[in-house]
Amino acid sequence: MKVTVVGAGAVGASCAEYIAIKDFASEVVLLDIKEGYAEGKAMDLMQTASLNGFDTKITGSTNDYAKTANSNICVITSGIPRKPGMTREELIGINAGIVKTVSSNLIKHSPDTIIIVVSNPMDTMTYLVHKTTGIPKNRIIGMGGALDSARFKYRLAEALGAPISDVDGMVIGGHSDTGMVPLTRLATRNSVPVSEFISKERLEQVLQETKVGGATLTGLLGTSAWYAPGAAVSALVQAIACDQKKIFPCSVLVEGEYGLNDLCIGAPVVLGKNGVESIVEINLSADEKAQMVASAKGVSATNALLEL
Ligand SMILES: NC(=O)C1=CN([C@@H]2O[C@H](COP(=O)(O)OP(=O)(O)OC[C@H]3O[C@@H](n4cnc5c(N)ncnc54)[C@H](O)[C@@H]3O)[C@@H](O)[C@H]2O)C=CC1
Ligand SMILES: O=C([O-])CC(=O)C(=O)O
Repeated sequence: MKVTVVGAGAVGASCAEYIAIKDFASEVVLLDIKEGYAEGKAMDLMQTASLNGFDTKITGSTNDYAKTANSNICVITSGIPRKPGMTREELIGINAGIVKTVSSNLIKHSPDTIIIVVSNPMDTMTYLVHKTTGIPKNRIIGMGGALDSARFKYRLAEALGAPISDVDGMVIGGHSDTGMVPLTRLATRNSVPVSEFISKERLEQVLQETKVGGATLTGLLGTSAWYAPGAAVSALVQAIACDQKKIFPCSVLVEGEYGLNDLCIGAPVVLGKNGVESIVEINLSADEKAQMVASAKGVSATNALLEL
């Protein structure tokens, strides 16, 4: 199993590190445009192998896509992150050009690859990859919901005073400060609805904290987060590489699912060796449906800014 990660910055390196530590891939290629940067990160990570006990071989490449040839999975993290006070959507101007060039180069050397898009605004960047590469929709996956759901579980556990492993919950919809749809109605503590433990008001607070999870960290760090994003990407890569058939909310092309068309947006999907094995349509309440429609409107408005 060969995995390429484009962008050896904060998220790309964290993602490569988690993939290596989980030790399911034979090879990870890190690629960056900055001279020597990916090679340096790869060497540093390889020097953790004997300490962390993995055999995954990590190599670096300065923009030489020949080194990525025949990758089974390619992750795109190249592009600029936001600064405090910015929205993810404001990154479109620079990141669209980067994602378009990178995805085209990847496909040239790995025509059968599955692409995981991370660069922001992620739903729109995922749509851009659809529009410009023409590869089948099951092989293009945007990472956002897996991260947002991890943050949701963190906030739920905090509110419940419970261990995170006791909590389950999912966030669908667009990966934006206003577009996320945390499914509080379906969240549970050890299969008991969380509403049995905490008030409606506290649950509403959890929902709001979840939606601005990325912005909160950006405010604290001065740039956006990388540990949880890297871990979320590695979980998707592992589900595909190991054909786990696990459900994750991912940004996928919807063609009628949830009553939506012609955009990529977060929905629960089964991930396996073919990438998106299926989109899972859960029964949403009228309010959740309305939130999905509003979220889709926001994503489509950003998509309209693309020069396709
Ligand atoms: N979807 C999600 O949940 C998340 C998305 N992000 C997004 O991921 C992206 C990366 O974030 P960070 O790693 O923090 O940024 P970073 O600045 O640390 O790393 C980005 C890397 O991309 C490289 N790069 C730029 N243009 C390139 C090109 N044409 N080819 C190859 N490499 C290129 C840069 O040299 C840099 O090393 C941002 O757009 C950020 O908003 C970050 C966290 C979560
Ligand atoms: O907040 C950002 O800009 C980066 C990101 O998507 C996240 O951490 O959720």
